[in-house]
Amino acid sequence: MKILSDISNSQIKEGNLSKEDILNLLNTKQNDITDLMSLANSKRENNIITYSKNVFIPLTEICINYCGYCTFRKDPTDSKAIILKEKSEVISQLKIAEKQGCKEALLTFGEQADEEEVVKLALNKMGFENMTEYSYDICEATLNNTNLLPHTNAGVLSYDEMKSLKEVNVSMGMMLENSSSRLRKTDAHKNSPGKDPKLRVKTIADAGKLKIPYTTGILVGIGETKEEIAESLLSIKNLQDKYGHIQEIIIQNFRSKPGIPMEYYAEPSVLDMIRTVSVAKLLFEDVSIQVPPNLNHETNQIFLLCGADDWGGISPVSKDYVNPEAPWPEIEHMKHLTNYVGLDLKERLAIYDKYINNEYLNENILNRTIKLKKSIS
Ligand SMILES: O=c1nc2n(C[C@H](O)[C@H](O)[C@H](O)CO)c3cc(O)ccc3cc-2c(=O)[nH]1
Ligand SMILES: C[C@H]1O[C@@H](n2cnc3c(N)ncnc32)[C@H](O)[C@@H]1O
Ligand code: MET
Ligand code: SF4
Repeated sequence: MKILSDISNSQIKEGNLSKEDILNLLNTKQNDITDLMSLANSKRENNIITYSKNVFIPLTEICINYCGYCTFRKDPTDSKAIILKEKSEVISQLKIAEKQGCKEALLTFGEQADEEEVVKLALNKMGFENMTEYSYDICEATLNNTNLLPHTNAGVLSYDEMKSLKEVNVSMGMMLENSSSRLRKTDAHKNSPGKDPKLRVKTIADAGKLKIPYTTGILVGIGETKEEIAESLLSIKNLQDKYGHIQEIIIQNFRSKPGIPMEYYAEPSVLDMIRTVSVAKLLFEDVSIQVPPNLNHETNQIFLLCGADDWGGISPVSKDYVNPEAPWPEIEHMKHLTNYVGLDLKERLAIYDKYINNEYLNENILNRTIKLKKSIS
């Protein structure tokens, strides 16, 4: 194949691809696609596909952004909105999750929710100044009351906020979504100041400086060009080369939902997803490539054939609040799908093995993580 053979083996081995190389690969056509897939798949280090057994805790559904693809965010006037989930409720959900074998408490919520009066009041009533103080308290309570390990995905945070949350999280994350500031003028991000790529790159870089094991990724199909996908992957690569804290990259496909501003946007085709997953695998060394199984019910297995090696969080006890219409497959079913392509399914923690050390974790969390790790291996 012409395009692939132009790229040398050592370039692929080192993930040393230029923007032009990536763009060519993202435009791969016809039979060359199977070559691209095989090449990406041949970079697989082993036959293991991982997942994390988690419980999804949306601390608040209030958010200052209005992303054109989002149904998670609720208006403060919505009587069904979670303004602030109470600590006692969180703990009881965590205990149920623990009984079901969950090891990760995934705290995902709206950005800068404390700028909204109702949230601010609810926080003050409980004795907290802001969402970060409350998140800290919830993570600490998670560690004190269960053996679950917190992973917070709260969008853009400051250096000091992350410095504080690092004490009580094994890992954190935030999708870059895309590095293009052009999207700030489009349906996807025109009402979302928090989706300014500069702020997001800074958040990911700060996490790197703080040595926080980190999850990021791109949202495919939000009106971006292939060139912007190439630039986004390179911008994550840049951060990884500098700090080395990125444990996994999520290649997430946009799913259309009734009522969102982007309802009539086309979802990415399976071929575009295949090309993007393949390129991500070729570009990165020792970083997991995650494709969420609940967003690709019919097409999951194909991503295992082009280098994906992680299914992400799968929950036996909670829904995916971001994509509530997309139930997670049963873990048994995921095992079957994985085995069927000749690979093995294995549970992992919210922190990948190479970060389980005192460079990334304080002594308390490190000891607990090591203990929990023993229980799954
Ligand atoms: O169920 C979900 N889990 C999401 N997760 C959870 C993720 O799959 C796991 O928590 C991590 O793999 C850590 O184990 C995210 C975590 C991040 O740090 C950043 C973004 C996401 C996005 C989602 C998501 O859309 N749905
Ligand atoms: C938690 C992450 O979920 C993703 N997200 C938000 N809305 C959608 C959607 N309609 N389809 C797929 N992913 C979505 C964003 O990338 C966000 O950062
Ligand atoms: N609001 C955050 C973000 O978009 C967390 C995930 S979406 C609920 O990054
Ligand atoms: S995707 Fe996250 S930042 Fe965007 S509106 Fe939804 S909750 Fe807010």
